Amino acid sequence: MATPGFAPRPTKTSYDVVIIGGAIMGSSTAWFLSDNPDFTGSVLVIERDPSYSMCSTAHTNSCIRQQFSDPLNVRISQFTAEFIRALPDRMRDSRAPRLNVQNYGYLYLADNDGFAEVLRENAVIQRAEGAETELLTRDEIAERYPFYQLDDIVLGSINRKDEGYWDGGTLFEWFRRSARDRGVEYVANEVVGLTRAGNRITGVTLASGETLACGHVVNASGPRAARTAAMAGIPLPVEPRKRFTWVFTSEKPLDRELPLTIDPSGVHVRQDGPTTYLAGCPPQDDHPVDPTDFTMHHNRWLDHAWPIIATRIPAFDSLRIVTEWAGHYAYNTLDQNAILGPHPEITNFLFQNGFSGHGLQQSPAMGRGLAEWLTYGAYRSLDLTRYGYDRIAENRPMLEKAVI
Ligand SMILES: NCCCC(=O)O
Repeated sequence: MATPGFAPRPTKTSYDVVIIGGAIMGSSTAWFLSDNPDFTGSVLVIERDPSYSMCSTAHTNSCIRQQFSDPLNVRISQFTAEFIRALPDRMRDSRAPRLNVQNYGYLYLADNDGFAEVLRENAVIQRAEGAETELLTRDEIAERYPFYQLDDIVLGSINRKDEGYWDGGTLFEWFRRSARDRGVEYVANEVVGLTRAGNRITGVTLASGETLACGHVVNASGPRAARTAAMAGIPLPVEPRKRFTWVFTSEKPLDRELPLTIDPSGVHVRQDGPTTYLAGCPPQDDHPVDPTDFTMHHNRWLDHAWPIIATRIPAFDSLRIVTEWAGHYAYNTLDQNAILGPHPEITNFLFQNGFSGHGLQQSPAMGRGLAEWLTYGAYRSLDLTRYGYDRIAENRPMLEKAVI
């Protein structure tokens, strides 16, 4: 399916919906709007970086899990798994591939009774939603995965149903291509100003000089979301936070698939290819960074991540880095959960922000939800009201205990 590049300028001066940010979140909302026969409006997506080299979507670890502490987050990931399996039907296009989850599971390791209790509580919540979470003693982990060193571990938690790796990049391609095929307009431009008249956003000003009239504006600006919100005079506690990823091969590949293992240190490592593995962790000082700063901290691998991984999995004492990168979380400093839906007063300004590292796996449900709200003025499939901005304004966290 060949699609042309993005034009720099929009074809019209007024749109029903203007989406600021054309990575996976903005593209999901655009696609679900384009897929709904009840929505008959015009949609413009404005993407400042059509190469997508700087967006969070391009730096993802592309994982999906049901091991969350909030039942709504569990249900959202379940929808993603259903959606990607049925992608050709959903896209109504036989060229779209079925995307299965590579179900090696996430294995959370607890090295103290407090965290073990959190895992037990989370397992109850997840199972109530249909997840197949299993709690494993140290001996049970050792029996299934003899390659771990587990002296300090008191409990593990794993789920192998719709949990592991999935191909988020392909879903992104299809959201974008299919939305464009159905008439959504994408432009390579940047929003530099929003005009507010009372409790409405009335204009969107582009770097190229035009000001467009708009019915609704969706902030899907990823790690730059606070800058976009500030143009409307809205404070938003979302900041770019760096996250490192390393892909490596081992001299001694494991004899079975490695789950996405969350070490108690916070370092995670998983199977990537047949004999390659992927690890990740935050910087030593986890603070906001400039959205153009993608520099690696090489000592973080040598002095931190690798020693931890090689202690947990002794076979990884001899390995070779294949590639590495730094990406950005759109980090919600209040509660590391999504901020979604209309601003309580400026109701034509919608948030799709703050996903804090689990956005890719939430993109289908979040796009569907916003498209429903834009079409009907309410969520229909899954009530996403709890992600609303009210809790931000009231400083009332929606705590998700399982953030990686
Ligand atoms: N960003 C890597 C972790 C993905 C997750 O939160 O499941």
